[in-house]
Amino acid sequence: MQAKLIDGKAEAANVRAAVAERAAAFSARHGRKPGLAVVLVGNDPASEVYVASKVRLTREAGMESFEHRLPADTAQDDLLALVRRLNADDAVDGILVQLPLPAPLDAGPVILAIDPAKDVDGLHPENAGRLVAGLPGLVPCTPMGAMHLARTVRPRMDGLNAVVIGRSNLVGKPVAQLLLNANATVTMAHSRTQDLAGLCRTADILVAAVGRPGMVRGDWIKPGATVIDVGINRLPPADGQAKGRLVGDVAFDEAVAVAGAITPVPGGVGPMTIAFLLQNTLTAAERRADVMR
Ligand SMILES: Nc1nc(=O)c2c([nH]1)NC[C@@H]1CN(c3ccc(C(=O)N[C@@H](CCC(=O)O)C(=O)O)cc3)C=[N+]21
Repeated sequence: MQAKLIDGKAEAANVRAAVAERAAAFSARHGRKPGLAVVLVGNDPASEVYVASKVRLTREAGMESFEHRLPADTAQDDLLALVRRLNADDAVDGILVQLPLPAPLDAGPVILAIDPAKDVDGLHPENAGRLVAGLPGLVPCTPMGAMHLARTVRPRMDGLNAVVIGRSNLVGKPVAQLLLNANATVTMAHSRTQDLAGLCRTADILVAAVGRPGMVRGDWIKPGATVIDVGINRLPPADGQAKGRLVGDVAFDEAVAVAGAITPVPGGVGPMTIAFLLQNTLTAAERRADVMR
């Protein structure tokens, strides 16, 4: 058997097209485009690449992009002051501070300083709490993308066993919450879990979000399962190569022979993250406009 490949690039393009339509309607109605501010501190090359593609795709979706680049030695207070200015700027609907921040900057206070109504990463505790409580809020982009891809093959998740490996605030916890909201029976696994392989073999839906290249082996997968690989790991460059290969948390070549459907890396969850960042920006813009009316 060969698993169906879930095409994150194509799905992301669909989501972005829907966002572009709603963005045009927003602009016609409110006389301004939805706006996303991206803050990049320092010059980590991987972050530069992500930010560049966020800026390009934001504009392609008919939204305003505001880029703020700060030197790596920026003081914590100066970063907080920028966040407060963006909070107060009515042209800015969404604020994304690219993570990780260079040492010794502390992301915690920065996330707390972002107006929850503009927190398009969904990382502010108010939004995390809203997700758990079933209240409207902003949901982290990668979990939404992972869920969207899972739904393309499992539109109904009622009673399915879902196992999430990884318990980060950014991915593991919110993705588990979304699966629970979809009536799956959810188990969260992590580095202390006993018999992780055996647990994974119970999963109809397996979400890997640990950041360890190829950790999930083929024999951990229940035949026919839906495998969502959230890991984006860059391997060390092979001889003569400038960049290493991107691989997921799942040993793809093994898994593809067992799973029913699987997301590739690259071309899986990664592109969805940016598509839902744009969707969150639009949602934030629409809600803020409603409140201001
Ligand atoms: N505040 C914040 N929010 C984030 O959402 C955030 C962040 N900080 N810091 C870094 C991570 C990483 N991230 C990715 C987004 C898209 C791809 C993506 O599109 N990847 C392509 C491949 C890109 C390539 O070839 O390098 C793919 O998987 O097909 C990957 C990774 C968002 N992040």
